Amino acid sequence: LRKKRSKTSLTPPLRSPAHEVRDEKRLVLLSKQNFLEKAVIQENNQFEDVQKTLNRPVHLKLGPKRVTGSRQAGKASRPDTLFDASTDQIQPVIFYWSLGGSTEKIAKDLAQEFGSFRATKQGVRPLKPLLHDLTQIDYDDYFVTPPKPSGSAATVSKYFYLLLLPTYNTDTELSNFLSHLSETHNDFRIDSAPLSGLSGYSVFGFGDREGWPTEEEGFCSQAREVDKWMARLTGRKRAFPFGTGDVKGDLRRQLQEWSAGVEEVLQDLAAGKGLGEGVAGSGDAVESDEEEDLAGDSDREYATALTPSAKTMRSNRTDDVEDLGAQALSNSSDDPIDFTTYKKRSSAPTPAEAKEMVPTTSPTYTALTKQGYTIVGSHSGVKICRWTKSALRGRGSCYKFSFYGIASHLCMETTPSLSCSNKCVFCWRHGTNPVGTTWRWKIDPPELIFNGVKEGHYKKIKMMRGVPGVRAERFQEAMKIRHCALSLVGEPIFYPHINELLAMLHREHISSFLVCNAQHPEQLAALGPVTQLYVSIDASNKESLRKIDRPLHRDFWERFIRCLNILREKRDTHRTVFRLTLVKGFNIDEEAEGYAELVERALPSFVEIKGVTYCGTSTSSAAGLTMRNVPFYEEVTAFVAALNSALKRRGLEYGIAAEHAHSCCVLIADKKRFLKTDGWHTLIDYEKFFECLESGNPFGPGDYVGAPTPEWALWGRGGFDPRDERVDRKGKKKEVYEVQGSTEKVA
Ligand SMILES: Cc1cc2nc3c(=O)[nH]c(=O)nc-3n(C[C@H](O)[C@H](O)[C@H](O)COP(=O)(O)O)c2cc1C
Ligand code: SF4
Repeated sequence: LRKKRSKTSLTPPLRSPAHEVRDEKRLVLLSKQNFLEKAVIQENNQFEDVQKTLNRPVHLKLGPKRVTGSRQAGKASRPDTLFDASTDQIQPVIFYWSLGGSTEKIAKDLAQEFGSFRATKQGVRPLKPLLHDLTQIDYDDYFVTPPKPSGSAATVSKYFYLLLLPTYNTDTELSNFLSHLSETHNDFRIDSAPLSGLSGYSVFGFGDREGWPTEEEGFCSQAREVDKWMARLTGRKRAFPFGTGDVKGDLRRQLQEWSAGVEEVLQDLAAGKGLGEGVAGSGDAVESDEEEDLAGDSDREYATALTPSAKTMRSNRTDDVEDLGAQALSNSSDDPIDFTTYKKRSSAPTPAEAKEMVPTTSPTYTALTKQGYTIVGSHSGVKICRWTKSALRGRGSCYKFSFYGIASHLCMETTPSLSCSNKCVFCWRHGTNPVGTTWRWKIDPPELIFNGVKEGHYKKIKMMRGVPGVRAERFQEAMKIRHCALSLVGEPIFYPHINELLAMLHREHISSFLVCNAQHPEQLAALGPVTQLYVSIDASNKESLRKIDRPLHRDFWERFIRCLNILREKRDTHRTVFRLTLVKGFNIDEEAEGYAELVERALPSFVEIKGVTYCGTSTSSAAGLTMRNVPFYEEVTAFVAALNSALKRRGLEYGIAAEHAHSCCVLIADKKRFLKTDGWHTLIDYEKFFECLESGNPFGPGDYVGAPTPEWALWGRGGFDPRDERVDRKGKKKEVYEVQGSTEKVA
């Protein structure tokens, strides 16, 4: 039956579906027998084929055939785009469109520039780019399916699209191009991601901020649209963030940064490194604020993911006496337990005996990595906070930008100790993090931690490059860490080599904000230089502190007071901060006087007051914490006013300096040091800090006071940087998630 045969008239001609129906009706009218006979006469050896044809089901419905269909979500095919660096090559294709000619010139220059790619270490480089004017090509050749990979059997070229586009708010060819992209995506006959065979794409838009100052007013709007359609058509292959340039402003610099980033990606692809993991949802068809939830709110992921894993952990983890004790503590009683009193050790453990704090096989490790932490070594962690992601997308930095000039996309949040000696009711991580009163684990060297956390941080930043809205220039800037928040989870001061770790950060001119829980006076006393030193002040009296922090140390109050005394001793060498986290029903009512007394004792440079964030974990619920314990911003400001008056009554020269209403946070500052004739100076001069440090001479907080606090951050002005875009989260309780990245007691 398989032998060569001639074509028979039984093969229906390729015509429209309507014709097909008519043919079938005609066939029915023929006698099956007659037809078979004819066929047998025509070609005997096709007997079986013919019979099959005749027996196939026939549509009896009269009238034209209706073709119906709908796209099935998530069914976009993913052609094999595996890249074998030993045989395959990357072929960049630059598409441009230009009316006035400026984009055309830039596209040609870029093609020249990319023509001389540097070879990678392995000696591979992308091919010389092809250049196409969108008006000169047939869209179907490039934007319905990618061109077939060219080259011989031995080498295959994989395409990478670069699109350089201006925007015109009038009807132009560009509008047709946009319609083409949208129609291709919405045509159910075509796979919704027909360009997923590309190795990647990136778009750069040219616009004029003089006429169209903001995104909302149309700055680069058409290029932005193209970027979104390409994300859908390629099935999340945005290889580098969408870039924009203002033709009457910073065009050169922006373009240069974008092309440098694109070149790097092309080199990576050519070397077979691929586009990296990417964040779930990056470049996804869901191009709306929902996407922020997909890509952005790690803190919420954390809160929701916590419950089951915490449960698993509790049921599984029976090897740790202190944890068992802590469970008893959190389950039944509020009484603090000092495990050191019965956990007898004849001698200090030798390194060989010491366990790993978070072994890779432990449920804690699984729970933390699931929540987005990168565990470094055996006791350190790094994670990018929601504000870092927000700043990358131009949606605002955390309050530390308003108060101290820290841009969140330049900030790394990490901890060298995932373990802590408290079980604070509002801590949204416990249930997963280990607890202990003494360091009894294997100690990782500071170099390992330093290199590991940087690597983990950069990897996470790189994962953001395909996320819609990420600004190219911020993405580039983020590839150099400038600040480090030693907080995240656990107690950083617990790590025995904390001073060495701090020195490593400073050597690379990374500033340090270290947060401790006022339970480790010896370590606090021995602490070396830090750009800003925080102590969490979660209550103003012993009883309240016991209830809220649920400390493991029996002598927690004495430790707390000793830490405050040490802080006072350090006030001339360190820029010190009290961190107050207000929990309604726990530590606000009637406590302003008590806090004022603590301020008088330690005389910190600043007092930061924040409303707690409710994270909805089982542990916080067990501690009796509900949404009702989250104060409204008005309640926070009322407390701040009360505390300010209490400080005044004591003759202490403090004043309310700044606020970040977005994160429910207010800053009280020492007037003598930070209020100058031209107003508040709460910002930090980071370069000056490093100069002081490197001089080897003693220095104090007065030596690196920065520029005046920006107008918009001052008390009464709200504190949101007007250059950033405020995002409205429709229908969601505004403060709950928005403050999470920075509300944590230790951030
Ligand atoms: C009629 C007209 C409409 C424009 N509309 C927009 C606009 O909506 N948004 C924008 O960002 N730029 C707009 N621009 C600025 C152009 O995008 C910008 O000048 C671009 O560089 C022109 O590129 P070309 O010379 O390659 O055509 C407009 C310019 C003109 C002349
Ligand atoms: S919330 Fe903390 S980690 Fe995040 S940007 Fe602000 S300071 Fe850095």
